[in-house]
Amino acid sequence: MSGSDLRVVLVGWGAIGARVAGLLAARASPVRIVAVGVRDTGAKRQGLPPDTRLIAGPEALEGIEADLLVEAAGRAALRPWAMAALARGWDLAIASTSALTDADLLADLRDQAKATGAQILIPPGALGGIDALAAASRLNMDMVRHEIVKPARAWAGTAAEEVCDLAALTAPLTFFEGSARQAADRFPQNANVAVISAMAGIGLDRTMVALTADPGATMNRHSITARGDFGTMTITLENRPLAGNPKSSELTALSLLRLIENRAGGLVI
Ligand SMILES: NC(=O)C1=CN([C@@H]2O[C@H](COP(=O)(O)OP(=O)(O)OC[C@H]3O[C@@H](n4cnc5c(N)ncnc54)[C@H](OP(=O)(O)O)[C@@H]3O)[C@@H](O)[C@H]2O)C=CC1
Ligand SMILES: O=C([O-])CC(=O)C(=O)O
Repeated sequence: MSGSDLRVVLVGWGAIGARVAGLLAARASPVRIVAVGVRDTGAKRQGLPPDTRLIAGPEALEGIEADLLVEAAGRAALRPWAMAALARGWDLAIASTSALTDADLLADLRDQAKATGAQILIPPGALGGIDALAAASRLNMDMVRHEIVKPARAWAGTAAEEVCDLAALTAPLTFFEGSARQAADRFPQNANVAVISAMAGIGLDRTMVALTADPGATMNRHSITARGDFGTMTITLENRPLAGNPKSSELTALSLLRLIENRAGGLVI
């Protein structure tokens, strides 16, 4: 560790947060996790970096100095932590992008960032090809369709259970088709990515999303198809689910790791 390390506050010590911190430590990245935000500081947390402060809410950021706050906690956690970080001029990276279907929240975050000069960063998360989609959307685009296929167990505890018996599925079932806004609002633990593809492309209401539970799948699959004046694109990823949460893909943690390391080093790739 050195005085020039990037100082990061990590909010959420779940599957993604703990994985990001573990990879940063294993790779000896020039990053210092100065605090970890959780809901309950009394609960036992394994693998915390040795010099980290465990804090229960944004009020406890008082006196902490950081460059970047990384949110990997949940939709409800975004507003309070994000506003506190941006108000301090810290950059903000968001994993729980489903929260951004709330136009008031997005406007508040942008206003706060503008006031202090901080940046709001939305990493591709479990997706790829977002650079191409975002570039393509500078010209007219006719359509973007995002298909998400996950093992049946990844939809447990979600609104998918209202429309099908996940345990009894013998073949893939597409249980939802609608806009990215509807997908992210109804499935905030599984369709944060719908907001990412929508924000990069043609927006929350024009981006079409299909959600499928596949009893034979072992990976989380994302397929994005887009057509516009730029041409066409199709990208498909088969993401390994994280051990700690089958709803979330390993690539999401790797995407946050990339963002953090890019800001910590001189080279951005
Ligand atoms: N952008 C993307 O591509 C993707 C985004 N995600 C999203 O990333 C987020 C993290 O995912 P994942 O790690 O898998 O989820 P987990 O459920 O494994 O972990 C979430 C953690 O956040 C903590 N938490 C919840 N609310 C708060 C709060 N208000 N303040 C501080 N900590 C809080 C929980 O703490 P506690 O111990 O108290 O329960 C838990 O440890 C989720 O919103 C998920 O939907 C997931 C996959 C892809
Ligand atoms: O990790 C993934 O594959 C996608 C995901 O859970 C989300 O967007 O919420």
